[in-house]
Amino acid sequence: MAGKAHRLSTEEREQLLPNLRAVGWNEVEGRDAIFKEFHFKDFNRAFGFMTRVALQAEKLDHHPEWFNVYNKVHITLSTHDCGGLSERDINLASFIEQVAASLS
Ligand SMILES: C[C@H](O)[C@H](O)[C@H]1CNC2=NC(N)=NC(=O)C2=N1
Repeated sequence: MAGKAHRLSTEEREQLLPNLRAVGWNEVEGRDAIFKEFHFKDFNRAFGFMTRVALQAEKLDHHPEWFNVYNKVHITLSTHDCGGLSERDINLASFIEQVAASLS
């Protein structure tokens, strides 16, 4: 893996988080992580989405915490290696948004 992740600074957060907030990602209370809930038409769409995200996560060696029931997928992103939000979470969130957009 390329380099060690560092927790985002206040300045980096001010720059990066508003874009994600605007598309429904929120900061988790009591934990340095972001969360979003996705809804799809059916399980097939939800699982197709998860499959694409999973393959990219493996490629990036950065994995989501997620929960799926039928057409809903709840995703929490945080970087365990640094105990909080890093650029890796921002990058994965951006990829997730692209996949979701391409499926809706
Ligand atoms: C050993 C391995 O590279 C690490 O455990 C990777 C794997 N996937 C990961 N995923 C997430 N979300 N955070 C990490 O710190 C992380 N670290």
